[in-house]
Amino acid sequence: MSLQNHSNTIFLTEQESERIRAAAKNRVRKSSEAKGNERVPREATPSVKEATGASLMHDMGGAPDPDMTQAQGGTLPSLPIGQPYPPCTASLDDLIPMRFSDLRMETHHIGKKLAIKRASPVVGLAVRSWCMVQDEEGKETERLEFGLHKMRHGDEVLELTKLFVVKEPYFTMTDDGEATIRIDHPSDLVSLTDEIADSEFKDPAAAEKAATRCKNKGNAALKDQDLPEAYAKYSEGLKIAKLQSLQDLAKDIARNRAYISLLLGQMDGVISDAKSSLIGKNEQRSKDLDSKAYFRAGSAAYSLGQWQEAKKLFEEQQSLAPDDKDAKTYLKRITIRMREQDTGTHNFTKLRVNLSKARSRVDAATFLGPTEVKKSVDMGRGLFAKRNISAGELIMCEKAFCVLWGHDKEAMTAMTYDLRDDRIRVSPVGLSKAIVQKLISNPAQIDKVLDLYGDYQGAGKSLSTPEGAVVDVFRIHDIMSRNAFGPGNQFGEEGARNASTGLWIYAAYINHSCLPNAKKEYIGDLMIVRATRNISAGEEIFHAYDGSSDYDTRQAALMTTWGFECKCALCKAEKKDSLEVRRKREELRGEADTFVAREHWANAKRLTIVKAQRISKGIEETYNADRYKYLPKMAGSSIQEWLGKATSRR
Ligand SMILES: C[S@@+](CC[C@H](N)C(=O)[O-])C[C@H]1O[C@@H](n2cnc3c(N)ncnc32)[C@H](O)[C@@H]1O
Repeated sequence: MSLQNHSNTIFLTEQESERIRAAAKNRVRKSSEAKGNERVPREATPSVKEATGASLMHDMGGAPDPDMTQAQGGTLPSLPIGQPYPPCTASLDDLIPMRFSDLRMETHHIGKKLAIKRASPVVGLAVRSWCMVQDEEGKETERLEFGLHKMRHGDEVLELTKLFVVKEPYFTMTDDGEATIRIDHPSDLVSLTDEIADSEFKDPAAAEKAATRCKNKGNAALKDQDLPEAYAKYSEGLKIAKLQSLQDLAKDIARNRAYISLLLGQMDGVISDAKSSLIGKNEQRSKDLDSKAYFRAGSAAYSLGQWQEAKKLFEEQQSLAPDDKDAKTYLKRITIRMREQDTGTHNFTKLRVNLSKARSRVDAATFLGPTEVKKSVDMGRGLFAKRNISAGELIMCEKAFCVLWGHDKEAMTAMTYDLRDDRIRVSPVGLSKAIVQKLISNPAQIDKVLDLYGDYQGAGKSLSTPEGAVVDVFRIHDIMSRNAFGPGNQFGEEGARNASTGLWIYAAYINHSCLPNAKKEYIGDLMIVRATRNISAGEEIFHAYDGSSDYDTRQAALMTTWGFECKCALCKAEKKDSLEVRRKREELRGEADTFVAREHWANAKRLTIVKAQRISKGIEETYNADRYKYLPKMAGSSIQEWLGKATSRR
């Protein structure tokens, strides 16, 4: 991804880069040497004590995080990547139980499951958490590490004091050579409900009691603002109520769970729960409850940008509660959103004025404009104009699927070392984590994201199990790397370690050109793409991923971040320039930029103008007249502009 704010550059010293590379390669070598070895049993007491001590130290801020690296620009985590493995796609029931003693080093135990319970506090580091876990009887102890991501409801997975099952456990090593069970995909860790005995599922009267108990516990958890717990309790209750066809109770619980899902941002779940809670009777109580359900479902559809669906749901709500002012307001907003979606007639000025750090996500619709995604020559897919577009015209605008501002606490930049191409990159891993979280919460969105380009293809399709949606975190990381953009430092606070980043799914199909015909700008989380010159019907739309005027800097950025060598006309011409010419041009460009920053054109004396003309001429001479006949001479643009203003004033 490219960040807008280039002053946020982070550098690692050569030594630090080497240390990161060596640690990752060493771990890979040691773990592959140990592949297949039997697990060495751990002593429970010292292991648990060690984890408890580490957790205490960490909470007091006294323990160094082994993943942190010192970079020029700040301290930030480093993270090895590039050894992807697929998430488990088998259902829990189809997996065969295994014991701790069956674990083999550097092995994915395909087709197996391991029941665990947490035996120590969690040490929550920047890019991973770890703790000690035991088998159900507490006889065996092992280390368990959870990488970067969280569970379905956004809770720190290991903080829960429940029983878990690890699906197809991966037993490997830490950088220090310590054995550990490692979980990367959130769906590979399933939390078990341990409260309900089998008999309670089978006997109708007992089931009703158990489901009501769960509902009450859910209500109590909601009162305490413990949303994940409330969700879990309602889910348990709902499962029992449905199994025993306790319809009224199931509807009650589903309605309550829809509310929790709304608060948790699980919009798909809100709509399905709210719809399944509908009673549909003509009495007032039924109408009141159904109007509540329609309102919840309508709000969720609105936040997903499903305007037609939202309209339908709020109209149903209005037929049951015609005086509800909030629903009327929603319906008015939906009318505006639908118009924006169809015509692109957004009030950008108003959106900009209403923007603030607290309201950084704008209330606006995505407008796809006169564009379509088609196959592009040598660049995969690209975005194309369906009709002629005039210079300055709005091509499209899109609300971010997911955005993290520098001020969001989840914003996190890490140095990733990719074992596949031996490159160290600055990567907004916080965004990858947020995308995974959003997809787990809203599985209907998974396919759209998986359609985007990424190096690692995984299973190549979306996956799910009876326990819920499956999101391959390695795939999302690679998709994020090749498709995310930086909306710039709109609200301050952005620094090297917390760059603002986001994913705009439709705009992600736009390819790069150093001679673009479109440019992007942002209002909050709305990306706006405008034509910078006339574009003909059928022409591909391009924007510049990297705007560096220096050929080498630009090519290096495009290769490191986006994985391609640009072969546009400008790059082809510049590639033919000798290194000496390119260096001379850069030197003069630097001189021009310093000159422009120092001398204001409005006060320019004749001698100053002569100096500017001399620099401009020097730059001009570095360009071969034939090769650059129809190409912009980018290095001279700032001094040319300065000269234009200064001479027109005289
Ligand atoms: C944001 S995606 C653009 C859409 C992508 N072409 C697709 O098929 O989904 C970025 C990726 O597109 C490809 N790409 C974009 N511009 C390119 C260019 N000028 N030359 C070669 N590949 C390009 C690269 O693989 C890059 O990592």
